[in-house]
Amino acid sequence: MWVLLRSGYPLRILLPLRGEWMSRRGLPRSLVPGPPRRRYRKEALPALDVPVLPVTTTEIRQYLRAHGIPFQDGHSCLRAPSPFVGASQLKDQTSATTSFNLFIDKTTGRFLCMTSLAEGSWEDFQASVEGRGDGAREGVLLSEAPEAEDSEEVRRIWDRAIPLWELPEPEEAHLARVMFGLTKVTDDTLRHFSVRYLRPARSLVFPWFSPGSLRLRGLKLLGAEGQGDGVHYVETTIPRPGAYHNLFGLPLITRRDVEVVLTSRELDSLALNQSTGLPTLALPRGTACLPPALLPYLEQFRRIVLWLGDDLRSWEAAKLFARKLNPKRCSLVRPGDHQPRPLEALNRGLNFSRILRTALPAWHKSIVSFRQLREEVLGELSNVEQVAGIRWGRFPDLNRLLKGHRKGELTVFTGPTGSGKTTFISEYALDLCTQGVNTLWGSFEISNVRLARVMLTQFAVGRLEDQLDKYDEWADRFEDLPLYFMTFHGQQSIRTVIDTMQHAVYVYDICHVVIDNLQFMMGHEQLSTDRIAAQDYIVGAFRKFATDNSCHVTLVIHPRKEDDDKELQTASIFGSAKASQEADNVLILQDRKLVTGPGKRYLQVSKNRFDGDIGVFPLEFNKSSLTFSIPPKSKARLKKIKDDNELVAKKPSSGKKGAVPQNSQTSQAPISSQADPSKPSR
Ligand SMILES: Nc1ncnc2c1ncn2[C@@H]1O[C@H](COP(=O)(O)OP(=O)(O)OP(=O)(O)O)[C@@H](O)[C@H]1O
Repeated sequence: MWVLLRSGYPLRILLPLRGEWMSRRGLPRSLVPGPPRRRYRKEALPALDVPVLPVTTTEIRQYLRAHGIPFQDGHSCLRAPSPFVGASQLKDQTSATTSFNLFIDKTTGRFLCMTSLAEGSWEDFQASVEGRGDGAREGVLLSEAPEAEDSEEVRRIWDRAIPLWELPEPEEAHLARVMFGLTKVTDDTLRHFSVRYLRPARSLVFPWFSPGSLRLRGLKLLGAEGQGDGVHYVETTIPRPGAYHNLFGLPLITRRDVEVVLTSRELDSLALNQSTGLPTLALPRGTACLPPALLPYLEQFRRIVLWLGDDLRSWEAAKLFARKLNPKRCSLVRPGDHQPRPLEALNRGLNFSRILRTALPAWHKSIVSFRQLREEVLGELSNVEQVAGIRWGRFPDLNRLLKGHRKGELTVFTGPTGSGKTTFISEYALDLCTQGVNTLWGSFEISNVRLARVMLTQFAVGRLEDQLDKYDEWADRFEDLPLYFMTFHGQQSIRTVIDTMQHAVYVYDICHVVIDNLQFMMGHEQLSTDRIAAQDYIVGAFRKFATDNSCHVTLVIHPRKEDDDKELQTASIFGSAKASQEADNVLILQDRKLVTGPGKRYLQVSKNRFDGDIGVFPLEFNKSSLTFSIPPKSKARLKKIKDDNELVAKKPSSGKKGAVPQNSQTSQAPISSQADPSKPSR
């Protein structure tokens, strides 16, 4: 287990939940396409008290030079001769493949030897070079085969699946093609990519072959369900998504290929390759993430075109992935009416060469003219819904006010001590995470185990204590969420926290960071002026991080000490006005138990930079599920604040008067008047 902890990043810092808390499945499996990877392992190090500093490319270069190791500068990796290749492997290989076959990630220092498949952290590499530890130079390679039950299942499914053209009933074959939009994809293309069909599950089966050996390593099943007029696709992978790292199409890439088109779906790769003959690869988890472990496999390409899909999310993902791949070699196909995803382009008979020719270079100069921005602005104007961000499933009132959760914003959240801030923010973040928002938690006050317990209870919407037999079922589903935790506890320096966040963005494509709470980065300054200056600095650092990384940061800040019977307002946030000025959104958990009895809370949106709508809505706490989502029958209503002295009650669907008492404080808050949005939230 320690290998996972050490190799990802300095121990204690980043820890996927599955590693820390529920390792029912044991060691994580291979992280890259190809044969089972081996982790370079030596004696486990004791936990470090001081986190190791992240390494920079300059330091890696200096180290290699100092130790006389030749290297080549690649796009996202440095390439060096591998110390992990045994004499026999050297003999078997040509010199071209064995020299410089060690790929060192320029951002993290992690290495992968393409010949022996040894991999490890930058510290592992240094230990090996310096001959430290238990015979480190020879390298003990830990072979990591897929779990036996997975291998068996993969084999069983694969053997039962048949090529589409071998289906006995022509009608069934036709229906399958229609369901998957494959009417124009030829048998030759399906054969070329070894795609099969599993009749009992009515699913396409995409294989994951190890490059070279063509050993079956895993599978992706794609099912199609009719939904109204459209079709809803359901993906299942073996192994589970966190360990499924198949760059679909990799065995078809040759050493001579210098260009590739990356797609987010296997079906798109089929369409693209058929129409253009170009090498193409599909990302294992679509637009959700680009794991750095895949980067060595993309090093050979001088040009990469990212054609990920037809919505704003795909466009944002393409821009983020290009940063990792090195924007200088990347071009992006911008979604648009005449540039849908490749499968649709094939079905509509569009000109692929034209679309690829007009792909935009990802490399941006520091200064741009409106001419370069006009298409982007048009994209935003014609996709208003998508620009508003991801909508909460559990908090429709929050959607009505904030419209959604957007990348690159800073949300400041406050509320009285013990009012349920952590509990609420946990559900608010979980809601987004279940919709595919890759989330990193920094819980400095309560332990990750306790936090995860709260979250799991909210996820299951009920007490798990009473249904322990269901624990594994829920835990398995929870484990598949893109959720990560920093392992910090207590006071931390802001530098270390930001470095960790930066690392997480690179490695896990994090787009939402929750920090609970800011007071844990303030050090031990005694004087109130020092504390305020420290807080301003920290808020500024988070603001910059959110903008630079296109990542949403939700920051919990304690309020100033105020009278218990007074409600909080924006100015009640601890420190100077900097926090509320820098924030895009300010949320306040109002605790009005004195008025309404225990358990009653209100959420107030007191700043909304996106469109200015502010207001307050009730939250009903459910003690068994630890959730705040409003029960459907609640009569309480959202109140929009129209102007400084007035609360505008939004009509509930029942048409009855709401139960929210007049909020004396909200009327004092500095608020702007906004029209009521006519659009209902989903
Ligand atoms: N509306 C509520 N009514 C009653 N109990 C609640 C409510 N909300 C949360 N709780 C419970 O109160 C306790 C404290 O909640 P939580 O830790 O979320 O508060 P907090 O505001 O984050 O605290 P702190 O100010 O210490 O950071 C938890 O046990 C939680 O289950």
